[in-house]
Amino acid sequence: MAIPAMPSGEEFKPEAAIVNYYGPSDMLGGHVDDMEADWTKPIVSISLGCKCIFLLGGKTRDEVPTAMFLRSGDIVLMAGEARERFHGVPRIFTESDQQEIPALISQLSSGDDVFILEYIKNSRININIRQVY
Ligand SMILES: O=C(O)CCC(=O)C(=O)O
Ligand SMILES: [Fe+2]
Repeated sequence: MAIPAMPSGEEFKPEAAIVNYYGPSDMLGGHVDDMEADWTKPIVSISLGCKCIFLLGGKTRDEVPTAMFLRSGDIVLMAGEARERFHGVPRIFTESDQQEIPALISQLSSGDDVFILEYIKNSRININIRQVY
């Protein structure tokens, strides 16, 4: 059975969105998002553009993380215990890695979309939405 994203009867207030841009050699080191007042509220995290590796670790840096791919359109819900776990993005896969680009080309092939396509072939954008207070 799926575990609820937050205590029942409570409301999620989406108060802030962080936009992370990753170029070909960018990464995000392991961290826990600890600035929010109420960790029972989830973080909703949207991936666009190039595929990346996402590492989800434990509550200390000593635990070996689980590696997963995040692709364009994927949404990660960091909720419950996951809010306390270290996570990070060690690398993205760009056009030169020959990964996932055909899927992006088929979605972005008309008119001005070509400019977006040229940009996104070498970029990953992550938008994560969170309740701060
Ligand atoms: O880029 C991602 O998928 C993760 C971003 C993240 O963990 C953060 O902004 O706190
Ligand atoms: Fe994070």
